[in-house]
Amino acid sequence: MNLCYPSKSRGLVSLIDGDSYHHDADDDHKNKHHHNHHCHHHCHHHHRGTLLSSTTATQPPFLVYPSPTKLVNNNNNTDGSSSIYTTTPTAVGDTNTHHRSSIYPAYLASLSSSFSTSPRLLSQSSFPLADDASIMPAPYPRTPPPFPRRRPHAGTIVSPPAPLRISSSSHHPSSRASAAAQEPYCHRQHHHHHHHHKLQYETIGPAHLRTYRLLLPNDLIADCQLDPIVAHAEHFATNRLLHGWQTDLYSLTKQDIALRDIPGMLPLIQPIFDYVTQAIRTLYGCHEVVVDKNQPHILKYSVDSGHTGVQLHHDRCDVTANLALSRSGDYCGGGTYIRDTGSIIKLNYGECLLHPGSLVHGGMEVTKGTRYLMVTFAHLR
Ligand SMILES: O=C(O)CCC(=O)C(=O)O
Ligand SMILES: [Fe+2]
Repeated sequence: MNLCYPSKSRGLVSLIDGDSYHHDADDDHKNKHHHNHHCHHHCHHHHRGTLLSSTTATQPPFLVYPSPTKLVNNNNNTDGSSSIYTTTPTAVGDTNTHHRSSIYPAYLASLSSSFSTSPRLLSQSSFPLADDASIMPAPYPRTPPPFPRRRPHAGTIVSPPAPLRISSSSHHPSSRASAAAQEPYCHRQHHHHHHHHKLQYETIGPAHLRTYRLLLPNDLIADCQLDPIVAHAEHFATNRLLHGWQTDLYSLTKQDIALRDIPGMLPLIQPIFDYVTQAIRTLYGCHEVVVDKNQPHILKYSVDSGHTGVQLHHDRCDVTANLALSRSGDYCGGGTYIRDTGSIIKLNYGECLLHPGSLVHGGMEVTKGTRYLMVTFAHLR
């Protein structure tokens, strides 16, 4: 298999090294404790008794926050568990700092938080899976499916900020994105009819890699329904961000915007996000999906910007969902290379790649045009 970036690749260890980054640990602690304490109670209050309408009692159809006691900085856990990170935020104290938009101060306060992963994710058990290349409904798992072991990390990558619930029923509380980022969404998630659909997906590579191409139902993607997501993001980057797409939200992918920072975006992404998280619960057999406030985010590669791909790395999350917002005719090259499957996965508009964050992967270089993705780094509970 020819790697995409033979000359750029510096090896996995250097690519996941994030030691250079700085933060104010005290502020982080205060912020996330406040957020999660508040939301923990709020959500329990509103969600109890509402679970059975859309799925089973063991698969609550909403995101939850881990309890505040789990939200400690534990990069060097003594209990054998791993800290969870997503991708690498760029060093805050380095020369890239001035590229950061003034609407992103909340990043700085949230960069260091992390929380423990569930040890049960590392256990192995059997679970029926689709054959390669076949599209079939997902079985609902009775037991947790096997999950690839997370590799030992060489260094700190990422920093998940406080987990977030996104709700379609909530209004964006403020046009000021930094204010919005301080207020977690804790409202009830809609139970919509997609929960009754059977998942349409195919398995990519050997079953144990737990890598899937998920097809979103037509009513979520027909009539160019994903295009306004890109249009809103482009408008926001052009008119609201000092340095446009050069956000450096994540150091490797570089041109990313947290979708919740974009006014008017939540109603557009909520049904899609709900569907994807439900699919993750089903395919990976977890009860809850937890995401931080930068999820989902939009990622842009373009020849014009010079940011055309991303080198081999892994994401410090349990599952990465990578949804194509572009049509395959919009660009040349591109696709996600996953080392262990030996394949480059090129998604069609509205298809979503799901893979364990631990799998080494990269974004193939776009050689013409522009490629947009909606990426979600998900933690399973
Ligand atoms: O470009 C891709 O397909 C992969 C993106 C990715 O790996 C990431 O956002 O972490
Ligand atoms: Fe990635």
